[in-house]
Amino acid sequence: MAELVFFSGTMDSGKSTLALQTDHNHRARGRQGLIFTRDDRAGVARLSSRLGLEVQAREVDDDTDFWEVIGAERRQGHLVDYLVCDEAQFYSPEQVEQLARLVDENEIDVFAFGITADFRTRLFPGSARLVELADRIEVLQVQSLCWCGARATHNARTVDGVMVVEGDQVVVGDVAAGADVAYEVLCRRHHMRRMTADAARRLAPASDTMLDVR
Ligand SMILES: Nc1ncnc2c1ncn2[C@@H]1O[C@H](COP(=O)(O)OP(=O)(O)O)[C@@H](O)[C@H]1O
Ligand SMILES: Cc1cn([C@H]2C[C@H](O)[C@@H](COP(=O)(O)O)O2)c(=O)[nH]c1=O
Repeated sequence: MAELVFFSGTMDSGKSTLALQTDHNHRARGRQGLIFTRDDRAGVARLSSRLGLEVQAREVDDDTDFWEVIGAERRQGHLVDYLVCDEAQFYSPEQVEQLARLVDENEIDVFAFGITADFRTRLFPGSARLVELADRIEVLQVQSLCWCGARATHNARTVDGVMVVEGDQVVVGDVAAGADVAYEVLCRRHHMRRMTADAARRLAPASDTMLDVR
């Protein structure tokens, strides 16, 4: 039976890498799939992993109707066994419902990858619908880590190096420091305290005193 699976993790936890591996493994067994993404950091219609792999994908936008897109493929005689859907947090709830319908009515496996919550710890609408509808939710096994060494569970946004908790929900960006708007993964404790690595360093500059600010 086909499934809707939501692979969820913080930023930088290996979701896009797993998306590429999933596509590779299914394709290697002769299954026909389509790759979708939305607003990947690498640009329009790209699916990119920080491990260096990048492939062409179909860009999802507000007007994308998965039911229509896959229907058109099938009418042209193309088999569609599965969909790989990256950056699924940016999909609309209606688009997630279309994906669920493709699973149930067309027996197409849908593998969706995305972060659940934004920098304010609020669910993205698309992720909320995935949590509500998925047959399975898989948490990635590779742990992304907070600067304190604990498992990172939350995504922080920094503007000019300072953690913010207000702003637009969607701002495409990376975890690399230095950009005007950047992201950092943190454990809940340090997200709640707004304690990024940089803030901790400023509080306790010597590394042997890091324990004091944990
Ligand atoms: N130079 C590197 N060597 C080994 N692993 C790396 C390297 N750079 C990134 N990674 C791995 O890639 C992961 C990020 O993968 P990616 O698929 O881009 O994440 P996501 O899609 O969840 O944001 C990191 O958690 C890390 O495990
Ligand atoms: C937390 C958060 C993230 N984003 C953006 C930043 C990135 O472009 C993507 C996540 O990509 P990744 O492959 O999981 O690293 O989402 C955002 O727009 N708003 C946020 O609150």
